[in-house]
Amino acid sequence: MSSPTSVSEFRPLLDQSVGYGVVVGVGFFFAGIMLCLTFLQSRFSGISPSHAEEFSSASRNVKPGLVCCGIVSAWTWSATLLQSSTAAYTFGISGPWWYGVGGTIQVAMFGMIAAKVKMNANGAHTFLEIVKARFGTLPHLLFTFYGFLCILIVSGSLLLGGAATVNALTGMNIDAACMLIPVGIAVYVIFGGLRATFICDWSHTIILFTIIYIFIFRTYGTSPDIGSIGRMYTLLQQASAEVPVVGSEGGSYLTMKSNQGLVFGAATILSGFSGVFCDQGYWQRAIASAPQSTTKAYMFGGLSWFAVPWAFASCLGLAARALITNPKFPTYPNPLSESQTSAGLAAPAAAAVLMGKGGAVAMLLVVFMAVTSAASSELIAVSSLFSYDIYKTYFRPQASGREIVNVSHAFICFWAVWMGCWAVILNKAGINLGWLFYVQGVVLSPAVIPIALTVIWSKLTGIAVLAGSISGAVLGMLAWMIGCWKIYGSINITNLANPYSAVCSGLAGLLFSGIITVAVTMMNPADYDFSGTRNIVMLDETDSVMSSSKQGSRSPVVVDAERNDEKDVSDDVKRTSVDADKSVDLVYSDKNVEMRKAMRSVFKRAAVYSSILTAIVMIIVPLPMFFSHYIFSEKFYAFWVVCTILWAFASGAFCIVLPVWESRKEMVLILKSAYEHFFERPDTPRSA
Ligand SMILES: NC(N)=O
Repeated sequence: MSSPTSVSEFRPLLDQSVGYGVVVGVGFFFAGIMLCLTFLQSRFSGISPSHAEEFSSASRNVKPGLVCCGIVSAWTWSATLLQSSTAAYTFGISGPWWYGVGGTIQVAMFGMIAAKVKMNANGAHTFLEIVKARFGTLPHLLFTFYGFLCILIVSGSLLLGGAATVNALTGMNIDAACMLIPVGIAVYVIFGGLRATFICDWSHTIILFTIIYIFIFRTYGTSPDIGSIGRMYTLLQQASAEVPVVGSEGGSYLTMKSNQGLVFGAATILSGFSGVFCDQGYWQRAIASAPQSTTKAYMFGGLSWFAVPWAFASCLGLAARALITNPKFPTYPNPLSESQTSAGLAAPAAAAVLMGKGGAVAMLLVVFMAVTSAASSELIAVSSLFSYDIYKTYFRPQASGREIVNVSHAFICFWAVWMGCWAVILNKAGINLGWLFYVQGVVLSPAVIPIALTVIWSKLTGIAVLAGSISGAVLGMLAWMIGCWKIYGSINITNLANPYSAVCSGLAGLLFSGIITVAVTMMNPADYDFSGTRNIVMLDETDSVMSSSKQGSRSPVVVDAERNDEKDVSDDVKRTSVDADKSVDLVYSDKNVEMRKAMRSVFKRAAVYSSILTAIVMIIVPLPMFFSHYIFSEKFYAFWVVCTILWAFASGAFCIVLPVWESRKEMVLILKSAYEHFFERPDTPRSA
């Protein structure tokens, strides 16, 4: 790796006003669109986010295409674009691959959890409710801590990545960007609830993939600075000769035999497990899905998301490395400094060289979209944790659905301000995107296995969950400090977030927590039948959109259109009482038992598919290339790039087209009702 002696400032290509325009203007533009859509939906479909179930769970009937799109969008953080490009810039083609692996397999595996959630806790709003129902207060408090910690880390990482990019490209003040970015997001999340974040995810995904395609075409097609796959290959060979990669075969950027790449892969996989399993956002999407399609959505979501870091960083991250000696490079004649690299500025630098101001604007937009959709998911997630797991659980057990929605709104406002302040604090402390990326796996991995087993394993005990998580955390911390000291010579802020330190800790935390949880359980196993978790009640059944008693007041057109979906959900759990503070008798219909049987086979399918996917992307493709020390020939590099492009096109088409196709009836009906309402005179006879 290069060790530059002199550092140049990253020259902003755009005016500060563009930065403010994007952060405030685009933020509020999207907020406005979401408000209109939410109004149309509430007015003409009867689905209103003022109902607690709709606000936090989208009435549990979201279709797989939209859930898949939501997963891609929520899992596309600023780090997905920036950190993956940093990896490509630093150690070559293995970086984007390992970044993709480190996010895809967890999402696919979460499909198993999603099936179990539908089977064993279909009334839950948060994963913490499941923990509370099964193990009581102490484990609930412990995982509440982990749940908030995860969202805190993700919020900081999103804003730091976004703000650093806006600052580099426009010169906008980083603190101002940190504080302003969440404002517009909070507005539409408050008004639209979880369903608005799904709709927003879809529109953001269109922009995300469109901009990825633009960068791909420019880089490999029309750019005078690169313009073809062959030219990129030549530039990367030159870069390998001038600034060889430490630990790579022949110092090359064009090989999977990269020790740094492999360790980065391990750190990313660990970080990815904690980022998915401890984040309420993913549980919330599992809860929001229609039961039969939840696992499908996670499988397709994982596969589609893989294209984002792989294609984007293979293009822009490597382009940044290829273009370092180009006079248009923003830090020319120097490469990016270590702190600029760690802040994720490789991709913005490449965009600036390849497309000038247009590239800078495109980069700004794509990062802003990533931050917005992921942050909206985090806001709705954190508000659910607060309202259901703190407010309702410990302060107001009899809180009504309306009250829960109000508390959620207030907490979203609070968190939007707090996440801005938190990012400013981190920035002032010298902590950046790269640091948070590595430390995420360190602090959260001890919770991953105990949380996953809570919905899967009937023998698990509360004491095992506590023992596993706490001792895993202690051993993980010890491994972090010892590993950092032994490998890097001293313990300091920088060394603690170096990849080897992060892997020592993340691996120790994950494995020890798992081993101890299983061992303690086996000493005195439980035989839990999940009746407690199945009895978790939905709120506001009386005014829920799923309540059959209320359907008469809803727009008949959408009730018709949704009838098929509601079959899955409303037959699922029928309650004899709606009062949340009383015990609730559940009447399990035959259909319910059948549904659980079906979900059992869905779980098994998810286990098989995710294992096959993991074997392919983690072992079968990369490891033979690693162990054979293969350096890509020009032909093989061209094949590799074409694969990234095809995968990106397939994912984009899937995420953009499928949600529209599967909701076509509802959209036509809402538009028809809106047309009749606004443009037909009151005495005009309504069509049947
Ligand atoms: N979402 C991630 N890991 O980029």
